[in-house]
Amino acid sequence: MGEVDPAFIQALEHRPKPGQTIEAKGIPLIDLSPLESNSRTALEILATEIGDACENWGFFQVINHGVPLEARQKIDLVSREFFALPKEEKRKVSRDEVNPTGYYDTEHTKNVRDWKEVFDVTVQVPTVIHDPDDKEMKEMINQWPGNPPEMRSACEEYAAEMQKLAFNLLELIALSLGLKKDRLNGFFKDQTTFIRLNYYPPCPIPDLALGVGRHKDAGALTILAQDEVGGLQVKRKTDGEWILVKPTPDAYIINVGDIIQVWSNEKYQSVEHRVKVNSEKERFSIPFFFNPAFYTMVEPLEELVNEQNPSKYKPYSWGKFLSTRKLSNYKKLDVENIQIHHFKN
Ligand SMILES: O=C(O)CCC(=O)C(=O)O
Ligand SMILES: [Fe+2]
Repeated sequence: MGEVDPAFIQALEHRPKPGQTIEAKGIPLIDLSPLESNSRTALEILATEIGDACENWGFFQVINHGVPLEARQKIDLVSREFFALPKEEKRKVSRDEVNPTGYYDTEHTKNVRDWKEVFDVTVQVPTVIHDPDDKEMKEMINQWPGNPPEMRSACEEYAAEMQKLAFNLLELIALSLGLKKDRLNGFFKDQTTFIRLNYYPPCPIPDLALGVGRHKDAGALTILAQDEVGGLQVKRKTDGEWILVKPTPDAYIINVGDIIQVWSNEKYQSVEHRVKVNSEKERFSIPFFFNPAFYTMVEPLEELVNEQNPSKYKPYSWGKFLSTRKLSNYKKLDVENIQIHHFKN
């Protein structure tokens, strides 16, 4: 292990168990083809299926999702080409404290360094983030590398496809909560969504480090494309075991983030997950983090709270949350970064 930076070493209780491969047969696989039909009944059945998956797992996979395979193949290819470049090349588009988009290889999750490199791209141009306690508004501008030249078109095409899928899922989730189909759409008018290209190089200490440490996604909804290598593990709600999400060709993995947990007043919970690394194979994944506008005050939806089920959270500013997180992920801190449980009633 000699040359490995100790910053990567997980505490004993958070290390992946060597050789453990519980596969998630239980993670629901949902066929989205009813979206194409005009049948209300078919849509209602689908919404119920999605609601059950959100409630029982917080994670599911979708097939027949309508995203053309070519869009996925194109972004996958540029991602592989980009990460194969020498570090000096990649660092030309490094993210910094002013602009959090671009390339980065020192992300920490819960203050332990992740065994990965990332490239972040925002979807709305420009994406504005603002902490209401700060005077200035921050505009995030994407940094496009000269190489590969198709990086920009591949990301933009993929973003447009993800957008359609994300709104379809959001509407199904609204229906599943007994709300009007478009109840949540308005929150995404000036969205702070971003796409992340993740690259996990082969790791000489796969039993001590993680590609991404255990965490919950802070946004509303994540749509993840993973390659055939596998490594994503989800903490099963029933018993807390770490379950491997088996790669399924052309499927997307969907998970509920903290914002949906709050909106639904915890009917749907954001579930912990992490990424195991591999000593032989490199792995690529592409999450699309579907996030609302910075000016959203996140709180349980009024339709879902009443005397029997009082609101479990105080309202919090998504812009403030996001600005604080972006800053704390940038550095290793000695304290826990901002979490939704800080807003619990
Ligand atoms: O690479 C993966 O499978 C998941 C990555 C992830 O959880 C994240 O980037 O938030
Ligand atoms: Fe995640």
